Amino acid sequence: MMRVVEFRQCSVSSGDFALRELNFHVESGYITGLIGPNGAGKTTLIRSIMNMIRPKAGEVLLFGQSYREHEREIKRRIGFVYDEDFYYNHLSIREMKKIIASFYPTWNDAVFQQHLQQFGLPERKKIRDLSKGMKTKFALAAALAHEPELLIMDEPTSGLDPVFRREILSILSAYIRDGSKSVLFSTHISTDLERIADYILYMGRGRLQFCGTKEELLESYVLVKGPLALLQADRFPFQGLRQTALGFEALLSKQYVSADTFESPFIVEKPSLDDIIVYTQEGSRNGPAAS
Ligand SMILES: Nc1ncnc2c1ncn2[C@@H]1O[C@H](COP(=O)(O)OP(=O)(O)OP(=O)(O)O)[C@@H](O)[C@H]1O
Repeated sequence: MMRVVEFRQCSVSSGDFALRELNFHVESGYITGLIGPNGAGKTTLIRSIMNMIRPKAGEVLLFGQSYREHEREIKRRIGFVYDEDFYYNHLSIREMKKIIASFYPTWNDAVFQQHLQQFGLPERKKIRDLSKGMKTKFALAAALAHEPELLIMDEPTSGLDPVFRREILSILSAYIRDGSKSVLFSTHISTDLERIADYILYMGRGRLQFCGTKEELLESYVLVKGPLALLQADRFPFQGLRQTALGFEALLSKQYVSADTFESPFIVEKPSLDDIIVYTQEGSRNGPAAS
């Protein structure tokens, strides 16, 4: 299996923020979701994948190649959907498209037109008259039109209504279907990832907390609930322990749990991605760090 993105012993910094010892790779042919709380470094990581930030140490490889020798070639194989505005607002979609298309020898105008139609975007419309959702759709249509092997997006679904979001997710799923394309995107909407991601990169506390399949992450913890009086906080390394009206609730690494560890009145549930983010972040404030 090809590694579309690989970080080897990388350190990157942006201002006084630093990510150190980044060692991970993204598999080709899948959707990888990048999650983590505000300020965790998701945008910093994406910018370093795009070579907009150069690593202080280590190596970043795209498609097994280094930006040092193959920048132009690598960039042509990536479709990038920005979170922020980077278009010329006074241009129409058609005019802006011409500029973008000129950068990509593989530009496929039929694909672009097909997405414009599907998204209901009129070519004559000025960029400044597009809503946020329409801008995202235009950016996605442009990114897909040069048929990139890797599509990278920084929070593409933020600020979009559920219908738009669902539509984008189904386009992404269709995009990777033939096994030769890959998608990497950051989001705070973890239900989107529960729906379509195969792999998860989880950033938090200034480092990469997890890189693996979504199932692996979801199955590495359980959510334990029970009466406060029976809480054995000293026996188990609970994370993000909280009291509710009904008792306590906390995340526990599955390695501490077997079939009969918690019997009634305890309840053991599968956590959601949100549970894992919220509880493991709290764990850092209240107690020992995650292993
Ligand atoms: N140019 C810069 N100068 C100073 N600090 C910076 C700079 N760029 C980023 N940072 C800091 O780096 C940290 C990580 O920011 P980053 O945007 O990568 O996080 P994020 O996970 O994308 O956050 P969010 O979910 O809020 O978008 C933040 O604390 C931010 O303030």
